[in-house]
Amino acid sequence: MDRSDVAADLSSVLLSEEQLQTRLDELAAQIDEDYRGQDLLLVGVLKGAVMVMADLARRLHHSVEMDWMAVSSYGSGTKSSGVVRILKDLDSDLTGRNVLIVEDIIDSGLTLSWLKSNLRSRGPKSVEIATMLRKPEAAKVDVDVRYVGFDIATEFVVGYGLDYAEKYRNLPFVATLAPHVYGG
Ligand SMILES: O=P(O)(O)OC[C@H]1O[C@H](OP(=O)(O)OP(=O)(O)O)[C@H](O)[C@@H]1O
Ligand code: HPA
Ligand SMILES: [Mg+2]
Repeated sequence: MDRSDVAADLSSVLLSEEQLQTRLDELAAQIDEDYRGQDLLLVGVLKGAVMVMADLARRLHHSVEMDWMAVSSYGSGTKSSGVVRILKDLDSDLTGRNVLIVEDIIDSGLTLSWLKSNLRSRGPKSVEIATMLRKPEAAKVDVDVRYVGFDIATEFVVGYGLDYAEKYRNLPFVATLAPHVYGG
């Protein structure tokens, strides 16, 4: 697939590369300030958070550690059923650590709600969340999120780590898909 094929699959660009990167500068500055002089462990949620983790982490002046988890909604069909399985667990012991979960998107909130309480049970000093995108009107549960890049409308988006059938994660911007991609 070359780039022109991808362009034909997209409906519109919701957030440009520049908008995303500018917002990350602001979030990184805030995180540096909030955790000044403190230990910080970034936990990225595979696979969607790869882009935001890489871009956010390299903007921090803080000395951080980075670890990764892979989780999946249990069962087939609808995702984010709220029943989550750990596919890859952390390598780190969280006891006494300041943990910042890094995510690409909070949609229903079920994944992060589960993950936050799972990590909290491991004896950390603190657990907070940073997400690039959030869909406030799609929330099925309230999740306390400390750092949000952008609140967006309830529509399916791709790019900057977000996929549709595993594609489009590598786009440097966030876009909506053309109806023909869904088979429409
Ligand atoms: O708020 P929710 O409704 O729970 O949805 C958000 C989660 O869904 C996506 O991950 P997905 O499980 O699709 O895996 P991926 O990161 O590998 O794409 C996204 O990256 C979040 O982790
Ligand atoms: O809008 C979305 N796009 C891609 N993956 C997602 N996972 C939850 N919401 C989304
Ligand atoms: Mg994910």
